[in-house]
Amino acid sequence: MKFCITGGGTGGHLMIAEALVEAAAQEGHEAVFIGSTSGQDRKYFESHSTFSHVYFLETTGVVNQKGFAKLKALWLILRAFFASRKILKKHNIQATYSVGGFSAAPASFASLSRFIPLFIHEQNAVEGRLNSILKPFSKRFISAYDDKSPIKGYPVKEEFFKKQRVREKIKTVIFLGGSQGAKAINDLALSAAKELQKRGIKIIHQAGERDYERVKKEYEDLGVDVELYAFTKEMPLLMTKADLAVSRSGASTLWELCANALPALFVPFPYAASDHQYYNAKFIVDNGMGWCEREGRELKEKLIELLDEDLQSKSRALLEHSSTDVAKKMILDAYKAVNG
Ligand SMILES: CC(=O)N[C@H]1[C@@H](OP(=O)(O)OP(=O)(O)OC[C@H]2O[C@@H](n3ccc(=O)[nH]c3=O)[C@H](O)[C@@H]2O)O[C@H](CO)[C@@H](O)[C@@H]1O
Repeated sequence: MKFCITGGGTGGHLMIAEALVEAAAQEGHEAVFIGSTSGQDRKYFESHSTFSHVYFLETTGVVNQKGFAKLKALWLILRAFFASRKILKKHNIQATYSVGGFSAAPASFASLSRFIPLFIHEQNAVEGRLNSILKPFSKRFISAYDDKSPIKGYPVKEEFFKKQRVREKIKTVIFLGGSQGAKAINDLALSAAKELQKRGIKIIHQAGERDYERVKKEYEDLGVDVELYAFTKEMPLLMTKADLAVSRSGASTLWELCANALPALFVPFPYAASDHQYYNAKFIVDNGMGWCEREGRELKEKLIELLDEDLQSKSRALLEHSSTDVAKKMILDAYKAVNG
């Protein structure tokens, strides 16, 4: 079968596109990608990917634009809509999977205009603007936060499941700032470092490129040993070594922690669109799988308090909630929906 996978902008969206194309290829299907010249779409798929063809159309976000810029953004989307219609026809596409983000707009609308079934994956607990508009017209709307979603779980790389284990006692804490690093989490780690050292707890810390040198120097000044990274490619291994995480609640990181059964104290990025990082974390808290505290609260006190908490029940709840092969299930489901 021939799929079109569309959407992108940030790594969070593009990682889902990547998981889907790999699952499609494993099941013997072909997929083309339609993304945008803006955002990270090109960086991910232009030079190397499992897609048979990749297209980057000139589009920009519409939501935060005003006046002439908004008109221009709409005009670009309209142009890209017609270009997408041609691409869908040329490749004889039978189903389109949108992973959201503004770059999904042209191919999603083009699919609907050609009566090609549209499938949508939503990454966050708060629906993105485009996803909300398209939801009523979609064949499936997949969301890990929605009980009614026909497929449960989130497409997470296999390594995170392979290395999962139930946590009991805190011997190591990992601090995670998301792909960019987070100053609030770095400051929290530094403020708690001495106390953690006193209790014999090891620290792993991903500080982000921007703040790395400052954080490194402050640990040196404190005389605390730490396994420090700006950015790491060893996330599954590092998560496995840890017994508690302190983390931003971007969707990918949050579900990787879930797959790994590593309980976390989430400190959401306060400026995420519609505060979605808070609602992502709230889902975990409401299901008894972790903790969440807003930036600016007494974060250090909260963390110290957690060091004596029961990890096992949270870790087991995460384990029960995690589900494997989600991308494969999404592709199989789309195949069945189209072919009956
Ligand atoms: C600031 C913001 O709005 N971020 C959004 C963005 O997340 P963004 O893509 O920035 O963050 P995510 O947590 O979703 O993903 C980060 C990814 O980078 C990996 N990683 C990170 C650091 C590192 O050193 N090594 C490494 O491999 C993590 O394992 C994870 O897979 O899109 C997500 C999906 O729509 C949203 O949920 C996030 O809220």
